[in-house]
Amino acid sequence: MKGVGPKNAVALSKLGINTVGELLQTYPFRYDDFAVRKLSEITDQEKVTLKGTVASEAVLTRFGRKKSRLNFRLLVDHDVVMVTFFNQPYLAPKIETGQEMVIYGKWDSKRQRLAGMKMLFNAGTNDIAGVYRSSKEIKQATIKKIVVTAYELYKDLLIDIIPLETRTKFRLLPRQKMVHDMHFPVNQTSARLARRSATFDEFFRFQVKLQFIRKTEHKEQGIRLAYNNAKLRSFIAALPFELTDAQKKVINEICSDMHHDVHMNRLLQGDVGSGKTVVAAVALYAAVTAGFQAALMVPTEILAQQHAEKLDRLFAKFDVTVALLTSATASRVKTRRELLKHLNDGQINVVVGTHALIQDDVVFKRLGLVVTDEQHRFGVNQRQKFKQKGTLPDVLAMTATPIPRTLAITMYGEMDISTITELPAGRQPIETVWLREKQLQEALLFLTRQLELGAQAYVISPLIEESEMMDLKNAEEVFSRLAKQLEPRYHVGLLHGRMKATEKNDVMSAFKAKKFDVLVATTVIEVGVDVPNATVMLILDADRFGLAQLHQLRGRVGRGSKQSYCFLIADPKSEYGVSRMKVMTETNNGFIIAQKDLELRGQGDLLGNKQAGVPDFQVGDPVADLRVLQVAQTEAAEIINDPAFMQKSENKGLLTYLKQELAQGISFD
Ligand SMILES: Nc1ncnc2c1ncn2[C@@H]1O[C@H](COP(=O)(O)OP(=O)(O)OP(=O)(O)O)[C@@H](O)[C@H]1O
Repeated sequence: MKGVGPKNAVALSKLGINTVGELLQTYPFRYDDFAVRKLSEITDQEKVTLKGTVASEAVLTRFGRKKSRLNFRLLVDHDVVMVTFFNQPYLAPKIETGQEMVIYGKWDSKRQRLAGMKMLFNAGTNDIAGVYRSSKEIKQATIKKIVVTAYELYKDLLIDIIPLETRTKFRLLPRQKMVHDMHFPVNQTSARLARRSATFDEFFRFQVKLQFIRKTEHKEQGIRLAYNNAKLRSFIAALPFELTDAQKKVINEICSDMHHDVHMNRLLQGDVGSGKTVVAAVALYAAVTAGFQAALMVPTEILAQQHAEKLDRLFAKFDVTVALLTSATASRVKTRRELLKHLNDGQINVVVGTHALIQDDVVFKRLGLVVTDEQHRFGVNQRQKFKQKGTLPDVLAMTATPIPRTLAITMYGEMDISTITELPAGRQPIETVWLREKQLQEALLFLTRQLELGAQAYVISPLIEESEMMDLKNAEEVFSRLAKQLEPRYHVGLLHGRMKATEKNDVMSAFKAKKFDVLVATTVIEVGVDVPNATVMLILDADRFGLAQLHQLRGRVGRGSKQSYCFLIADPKSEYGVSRMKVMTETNNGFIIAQKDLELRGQGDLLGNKQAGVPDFQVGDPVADLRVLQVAQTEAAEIINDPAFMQKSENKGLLTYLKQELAQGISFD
């Protein structure tokens, strides 16, 4: 684009802006209000614009080379106000007694002083001005200039996506006007109206994409997996335990989907330890009995290894070949080549793996089902990948991070939801205790007594998010302190994110085989690890973790019939931290915790926090604007499901939009 050289292009790209379209859709994150205000109506520390006459000479005082202060008096109506500009000495010559000036700054009512931020020589036509996210490489003013040019040059390409009828019904602005007013609103009211439309617009676009994919996938090569019922029954009968009613119910839902020739796209929710893995195993087996291959994708190597071992055991007597494909496998070229060959010729029935599974050279003979663990890490994009490989397998996504039902339905509008609502019988609720740091020894004493009784324990070292190195240092420190205290009587192991995958697996296997009594770990242990003999979980600096994460960590214990304990060691510095500790001690129920999590967290937090498993929006907030999201969903459904959808001329813009998006590969993550 004119006015964007290579340097600016790179800088914009780092801000996630690669096209003119993206630029025009990257709205200001806040607006400065330049409407001239009256002294009588403004409050202390408010950012305001004042207009007055300069009533004294400007006095410039310098402190050292870089710092300075510029003072002068301004007569605003009949009051005299002191104006101070810091570190803008170049403004001094522009200030002349008797001259009229408009100044934007922060008001200090006690001292009757305005800390000047900006001098507005001509008040301009707009009362408010957008502020964009900028960076070291590209300044605010530059971005603004580029946006103005882009709008002028390309505004005619902003075609309406939302059909006129819907726009009229909800009094939404035409797209061009909406984009204009998001960037250059004349006042607060026009900014508010533009935001209202932009929120709807964003949710609507999200929903039409979801629903369009759903509709086409439903129609497209949905596979009918005619599984063998008798075989399935004998597999379930051979399990080492009786399935819970909840497990049976979700298995029925899944099997019924698989049996139909519509495309299955189902989310399986279940609290930590509720037995999702077994349900997955049944589904995988069903696919195999129908003559298809099946894949299980998980987020970490440890989990891949763990699940592969578990499935190997479960399938041992059932003539199912299980293989493991991770980046660790990739390092052994020959093994990998062999493995790919057998995926291709169909000798491997079930493959367990990480992201390595979606690489281009992984080709299946006849893939019928993909099960993913932790839905939010394998989004729609991954599904598209499989589609691009030429097969559209049925998809079952498992998650232990429940989100409230209303939100789940609207966010994953394209998915059906199954929920495991009970834990296996005989589970005792985990006893959770919150202790202050000075009480750490008490917790360790308790832990030691449990070790004496033959139990195993996890100790989670404090999380340092900013620095992996510090994180590791912490874990090592905790490890050596504990080792000193407990060895030689008990053995202590260490597990952290910087270890190689094979090392991690070795440590986990050793812990499972009870070669260690205590495992010191960073949060790599968070999801899915299953060692039923471990009954004590001790989390250091617990207030550094979010609720969902704490619940996941705690879920590593209480996985057998023995009484389990969780110690949260924390001296929280905020009320929010205290509330989190309290929630954890009050309930073991992941659904309640998820609900509390949403209530406690500010809206800003929620979007920043990937844990919540909710896609990111720019303008709208799926929690605060849930109503709008629901309306957008209903409207989108009505439009997309209209049999004449493709033919209607009022849907032209929407169709163009969908074609563009689908051609680019869809991304909502
Ligand atoms: N119906 C059941 N009765 C008894 N034990 C069960 C039952 N179902 C599963 N289990 C056992 O409970 C433990 C937890 O099951 P699983 O690992 O499948 O849970 P999960 O839902 O995947 O948990 P997470 O989300 O924490 O990974 C396992 O040791 C499993 O063998």
